[in-house]
Amino acid sequence: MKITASNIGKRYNRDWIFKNVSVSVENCSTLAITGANGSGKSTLLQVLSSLTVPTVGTVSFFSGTDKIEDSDLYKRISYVSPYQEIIEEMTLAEMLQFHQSFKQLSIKDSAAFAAYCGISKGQNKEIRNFSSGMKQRVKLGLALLSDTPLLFLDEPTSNLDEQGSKWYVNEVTKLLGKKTIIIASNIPEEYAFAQKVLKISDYIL
Ligand SMILES: Nc1ncnc2c1ncn2[C@@H]1O[C@H](COP(=O)(O)OP(=O)(O)OP(=O)(O)O)[C@@H](O)[C@H]1O
Repeated sequence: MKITASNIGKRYNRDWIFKNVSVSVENCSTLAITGANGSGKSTLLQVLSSLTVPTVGTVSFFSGTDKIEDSDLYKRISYVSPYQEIIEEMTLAEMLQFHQSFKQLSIKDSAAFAAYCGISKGQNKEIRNFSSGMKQRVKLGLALLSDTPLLFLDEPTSNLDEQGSKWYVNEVTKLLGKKTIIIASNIPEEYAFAQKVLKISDYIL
């Protein structure tokens, strides 16, 4: 899928976070949004995924030449961010079953999913008892393995150790050219493979 943003800007109260962003993310390409803490990366990611509306400008989504309406978008999007909640009362098996009532996963079995994410030890606990790194691996696993053409990643290696960060790079690299991917990050290793880099500082007035 292709994403086109035309002259978008976002203001909270009186403060413009960014202005005049026009960017096109081609089908199955990868864009990185970079910038310092508080510069507006997450906000731009939210706007480009239609999670948040822009104050000005428009964001459009296309599958081939067909424009996709907002009401049809949720099933085409996977989104991972540090502020995203997962349902802590569920076990991993329950979580996978619940997730698949919305989106299909290429690995359905919970033991195989846990092995994929590198969390085989402790997989039968409730998610609330997972460590922060285990939770992040579950969030990433759900997004990377879902049958969605759009993948949005906000600080994808948050809470991951070195091995986890390598796992993320390895797995996301396998999806290059297969999904449209946007990554908000200020860690070069998280987005080194992106074809296009948007520096948010170029759009702050
Ligand atoms: N709902 C909101 N209401 C008011 N201000 C907000 C809101 N959401 C974000 N902001 C402000 O927008 C600015 C950009 O925040 P954002 O989270 O997009 O930055 P970021 O570049 O992702 O930062 P970090 O690298 O620290 O995660 C910050 O000044 C933040 O306080």
